[in-house]
Amino acid sequence: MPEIQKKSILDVLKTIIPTSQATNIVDSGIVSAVIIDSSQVGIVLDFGDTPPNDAPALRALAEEKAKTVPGVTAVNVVMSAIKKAPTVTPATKAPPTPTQIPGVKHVIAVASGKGGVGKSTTSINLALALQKYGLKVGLLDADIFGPSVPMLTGLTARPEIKDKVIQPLIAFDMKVMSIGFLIDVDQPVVWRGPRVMGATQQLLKDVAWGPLDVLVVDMPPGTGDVQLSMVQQAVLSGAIIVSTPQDLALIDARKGISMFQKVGTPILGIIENMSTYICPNCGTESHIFGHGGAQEVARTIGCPFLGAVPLHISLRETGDKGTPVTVSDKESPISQSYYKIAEKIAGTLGL
Ligand SMILES: Nc1ncnc2c1ncn2[C@@H]1O[C@H](COP(=O)(O)OP(=O)(O)OP(=O)(O)O)[C@@H](O)[C@H]1O
Repeated sequence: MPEIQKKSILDVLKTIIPTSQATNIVDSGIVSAVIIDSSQVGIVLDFGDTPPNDAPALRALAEEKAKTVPGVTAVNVVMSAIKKAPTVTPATKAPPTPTQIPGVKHVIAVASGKGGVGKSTTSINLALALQKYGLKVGLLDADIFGPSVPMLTGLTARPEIKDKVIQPLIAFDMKVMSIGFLIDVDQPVVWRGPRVMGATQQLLKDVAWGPLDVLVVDMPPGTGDVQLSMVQQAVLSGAIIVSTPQDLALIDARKGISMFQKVGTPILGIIENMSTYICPNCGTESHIFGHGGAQEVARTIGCPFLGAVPLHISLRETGDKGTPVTVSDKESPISQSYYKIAEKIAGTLGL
């Protein structure tokens, strides 16, 4: 089998030019990493703070092109995007007073400093893993700038409103709510200030959530005012930080942790996502994005390390199809890694 050269991969990727740009995805810096492991190729596309509309098409094209290089047997393309939330001008100077959500015992926020690290994938699988232990769980997609839960659940229906209360949709026997069920997901959300606050408040407080043991909140990426005000609206039992092993993501993860610490929210722990690459063909493990960085951050700041989730194509495929891995392949090692993390969280919450 011919040895695959990084240059050969970059050459085919150079033929891809986004519709919004004159430069190809390599020269414009969108291709932020190419990792070759024997005949497997991993590609990271970083779209910066404004992912173009054709980002998913570019990912598919990158996968297609890389597969044409002789010797390549599998390609995994991961998109990473830092979606900077707009700066918020608070409606009032005083921060909102956190309140309990009626009928909900625990609210936990799943956050990341950097976008695209797998926060939504982690949120849904974690919620489903908690449900496996017999808990009543809900999932709130609070990422109002890029809601993922409609795709991750395959749901497109509009929620009903009864007596001015929004009825959550049901996916996999779990209550789910997302701004994506209320607006057209293809249209970018350009809300500012008070409107953002209003939307997040509505998703937390005007939805018939109860009775629930745990409400898992998939937070918007980043550590700006929007995120801060969100965590100030509801009483949180704790926050979980998701990070990939790369240094850049870990630096942002630290920012996320300090944001929660600032408002006194306990850090339930850190999860390292895309930790070990498991070859879909032979099952061989390799650490293409590094390994153990999140564990080290957890050790240095003295918070629990909850576990690692491997980089595996099935996580992306099942997510894209609306059948998360903890539903479609309950006994797989990847699902097991979520169950172990869920067990630790349930233990910490005393459930
Ligand atoms: N462990 C993994 N292995 C392979 N692919 C993964 C893994 N985790 C997430 N992905 C894929 O990476 C992409 C980004 O994941 P996801 O949408 O969960 O991230 P996010 O942090 O919520 O992103 P955003 O900042 O856009 O909200 C998705 O295509 C997802 O399927």
